[in-house]
Amino acid sequence: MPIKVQNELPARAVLESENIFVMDEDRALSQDIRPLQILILNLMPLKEDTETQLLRALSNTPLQVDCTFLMMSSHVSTHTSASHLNKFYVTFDEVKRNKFDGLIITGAPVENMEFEEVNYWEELKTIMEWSKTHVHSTLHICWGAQAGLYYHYGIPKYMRKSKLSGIYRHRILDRKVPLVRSMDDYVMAPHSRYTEVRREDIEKHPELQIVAESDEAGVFLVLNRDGSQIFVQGHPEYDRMTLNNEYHRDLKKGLNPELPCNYYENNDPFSVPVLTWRNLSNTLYANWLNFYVYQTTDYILDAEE
Ligand SMILES: CC(=O)SCCNC(=O)CCNC(=O)[C@H](O)C(C)(C)COP(=O)(O)OP(=O)(O)OC[C@H]1O[C@@H](n2cnc3c(N)ncnc32)[C@H](O)[C@@H]1OP(=O)(O)O
Ligand SMILES: N[C@@H](CCO)C(=O)O
Repeated sequence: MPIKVQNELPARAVLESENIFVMDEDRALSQDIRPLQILILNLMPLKEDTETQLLRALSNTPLQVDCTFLMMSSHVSTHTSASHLNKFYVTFDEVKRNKFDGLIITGAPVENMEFEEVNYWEELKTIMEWSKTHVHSTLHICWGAQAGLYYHYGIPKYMRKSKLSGIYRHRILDRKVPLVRSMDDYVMAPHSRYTEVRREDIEKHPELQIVAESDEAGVFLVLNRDGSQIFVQGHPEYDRMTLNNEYHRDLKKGLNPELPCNYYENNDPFSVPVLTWRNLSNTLYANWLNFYVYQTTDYILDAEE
């Protein structure tokens, strides 16, 4: 959150040069405050787990965040009950005339298909197009990030030789960018995927900037120049046990999965995994909400007639 200080206080210049967010008196006096409207397009099959994970990540600021869950009307969920969806979710038709401060598009276990084979691809394209005029900043997670980079920029995804699974170390490439403000030089984050997007394809788009990457896991955080689109290749929101559940699920299926990297103490898959990424997750979501949503969104969100 911003620190408010007198305009002439010498510490202000020092903090600003360190990229700490300082708000001057004039801005503090004129800033209007209201709850943020965040729409969450939940494409994950275990929707209730993802709801908890995302709400946890969004709850770590003093801001009021009003969350609406969105589902696809072109897809019938088999792992989440219709009664849950009917009670807690809306369809795009119900919200398309509204504007939102933020939109989150989650991951989905459809990365081994072509985008066009995903049964809700046309509806997702409509939502991604709509987001350009109705959402102040959209944060895309994992497959959602691959889908967004493909739809908006034509950037392809590639199959990896083997599944990437574990907690990987990433370098922050430009600490002046508000998305990574106050993070350490290296941050740990979970990945769990068979596919990747590549630096060389992203670099063909000068409007995109990579702000964190990893030797093993590749590109991690990408955003466009005005911060209206943020792409997170990984799952900072995952719980302590999520990778464990995926690993044991695949083991039971006879898929012979590799142990998630840097995850279990002494690589013992029956130990309780060590949580090493919660701090990164909290900082990432707090930075998104603060710098890309709250500080820059309009006070009045006009709905269409
Ligand atoms: C790259 C990333 O974004 S990673 C994020 C994905 N991670 C996860 O989903 C982790 C949790 N998921 C899981 O553990 C497993 O997917 C399970 C246990 C829920 C289901 O596994 P299975 O029964 O083997 O897979 P199944 O064939 O039923 O498909 C699972 C999901 O894939 C998606 N899916 C599969 N085929 C399609 C398709 N043609 N079009 C759209 N979605 C599809 C659906 O979301 C489906 O779940 P849903 O019907 O409840 O929405
Ligand atoms: N995170 C996913 C990868 C599949 O897209 C899983 O292991 O379920």
